Amino acid sequence: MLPGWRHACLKILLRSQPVRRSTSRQLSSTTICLAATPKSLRMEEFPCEVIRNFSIIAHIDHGKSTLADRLLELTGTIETKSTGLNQQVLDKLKVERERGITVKAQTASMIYMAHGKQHLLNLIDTPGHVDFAWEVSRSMAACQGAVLLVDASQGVQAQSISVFHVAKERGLKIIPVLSKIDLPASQPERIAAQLQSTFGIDPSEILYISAKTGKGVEGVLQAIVDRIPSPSGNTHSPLKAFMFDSLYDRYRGVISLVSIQDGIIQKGDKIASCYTRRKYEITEVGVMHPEEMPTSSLQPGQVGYIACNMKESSEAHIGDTLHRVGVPVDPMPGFQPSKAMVYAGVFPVDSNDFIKLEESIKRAYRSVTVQRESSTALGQGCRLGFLGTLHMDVFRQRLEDEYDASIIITAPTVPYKVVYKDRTVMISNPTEFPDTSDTASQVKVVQEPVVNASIIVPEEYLGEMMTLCFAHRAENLDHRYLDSGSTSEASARTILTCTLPLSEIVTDFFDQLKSRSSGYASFDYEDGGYQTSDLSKMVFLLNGKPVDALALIVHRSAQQEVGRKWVQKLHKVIPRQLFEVPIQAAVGKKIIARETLSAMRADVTAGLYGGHYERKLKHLENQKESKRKMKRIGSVDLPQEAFFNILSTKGK
Ligand SMILES: Nc1nc2c(ncn2[C@@H]2O[C@H](COP(=O)(O)OP(=O)(O)OP(=O)(O)O)[C@@H](O)[C@H]2O)c(=O)[nH]1
Repeated sequence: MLPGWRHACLKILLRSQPVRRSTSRQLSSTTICLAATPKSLRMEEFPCEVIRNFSIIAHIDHGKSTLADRLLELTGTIETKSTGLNQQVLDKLKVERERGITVKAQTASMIYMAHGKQHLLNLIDTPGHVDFAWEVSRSMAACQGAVLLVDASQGVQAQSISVFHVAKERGLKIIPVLSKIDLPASQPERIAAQLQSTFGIDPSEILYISAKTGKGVEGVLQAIVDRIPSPSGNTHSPLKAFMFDSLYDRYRGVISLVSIQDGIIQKGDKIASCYTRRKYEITEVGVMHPEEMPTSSLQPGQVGYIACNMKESSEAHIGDTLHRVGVPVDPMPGFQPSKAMVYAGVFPVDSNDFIKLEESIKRAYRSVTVQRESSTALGQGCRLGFLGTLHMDVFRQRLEDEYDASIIITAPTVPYKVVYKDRTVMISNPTEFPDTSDTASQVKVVQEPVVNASIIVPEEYLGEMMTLCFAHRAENLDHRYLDSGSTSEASARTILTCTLPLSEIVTDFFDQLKSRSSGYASFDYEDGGYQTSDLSKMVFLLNGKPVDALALIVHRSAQQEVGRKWVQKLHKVIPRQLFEVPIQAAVGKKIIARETLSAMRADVTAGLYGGHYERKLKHLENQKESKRKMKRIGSVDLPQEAFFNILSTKGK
């Protein structure tokens, strides 16, 4: 569940931004001037006609957060000096700042004077990474328009296309904006032509800006007011509020972000959830400015927060509709809950830390799904579900930053569907995967999740990308040209589409994509459902005994390679024992690969000085015999560091 990002991020909230009290600037446009930002807002002064709810959508790093900061500054919502250039107010999480990516969408309301009227502009910032596509689509549900930002030096990228389509499907008015025009490498005309050929955008609608220098940014505010339709809603209709996000506050419980469709909501109101049917009393309403600013009410078309006595994040269902108690309304078309796509086990290095680890994961990281897991090798741990690999990496980094005990996160796996004669079982832990070669197992087929992937890359890397995709079991490969690459410096760019098993992209696919395209490729994917696949469980045997924590699910075509690679890896990390240890990879009863760890040989004749040769021989014979016995009964001592080396995703 996603609300957790917010929950923990409250701890790391940026310092509160002083509100600019009176700002008035002379702008080049005669019809527009900036409004003073008041101490508090009288929400009834903002009927639907003066409200604009919008998102900024773009490929990762194309400058959304920087533009958002400039908009907040220009409208006097935050002070220019206090943020400084390039400091991103809406990227609140520490990891977001460190990695320069937006993980959690944030909302901010701005006041802007246009055509002689104060307008209320509600910006909903969206994450740019493919893992968080669900958040993008959810944020858009509260908007009537979107600013489609495309970097004028890089052009249309994979996520520019996917977010454009989500916005189009939702019927949002799109304002095309080319950013970073200050960069010497920018090619605004060429990229404008690309927008026209890729999206059918009229070039006369495109705005050209530099969020860094501020050039053209006022034009974006003006276009938001002029082009995005205002929301609709009726003050006198029964209350209908759409919950599009939630965050957790240690003192007040769950804070829900809502867009008011109809009616008015204020402190003291008794509301109910269409989804859970639970009832609550509103204790506070307000707008994000960008910090919470209490208001007396929220009116139709407005976007803001409500605090009620909601205790647990699990009570807040994104996509839920809230209504007044006793006055039910038809719920808005809801959302599918976010789906975990990647699973991994998390174990404390010191098994005494388990309870502490589990508690801190459950309390602070609600965006991951958590189940208990125990392993004979690693002890008690948790099996966690993530939205994708970036989500998993961000989680790992946060857990390491905020939780001081050492942990190990195992290699990621995806959820498989095992179809038996009479039932279907979802499996996200390889140890639970049945032996498909055993006819008694009654397994009919195994299915794995696949994604519809698209890669945008300059023409010269197309061959390399195709090789990469084929090596990852791609099917339905196709490509077409995005533009003609008319200028001498820029080659034509192509879009490559294919179906890929999700399991193939959760490991090192991104890294390879970047390195094999010298960083030029951009990648995006969407859920492609499930597909029948020839998969089996591979187990590793040490001295004939299986090691549960090392089980893997492998496609038949990769069995030999994976088996060999892993036994070699194990051979390197397992310390030698007093007896010889066979290390084997097996699928069903068949041994796929084998290495032998030779025995450590103690010199049993060392203490014998002189004496008869036969005496030495007898000692050696005795040693051989005791090793044979030891091997029969001996279990291999596998130190935890060996597991760390093998299982750690970093080491993959
Ligand atoms: N030269 C130049 N750099 C810019 C401009 N806008 C943003 N940048 C830089 O581009 C980088 C990415 O900008 P962000 O605003 O973080 O991009 P984003 O789209 O919010 O990225 P995500 O949050 O990861 O999706 C930063 O280093 C910015 O300083 C611009 O107009 N000109």
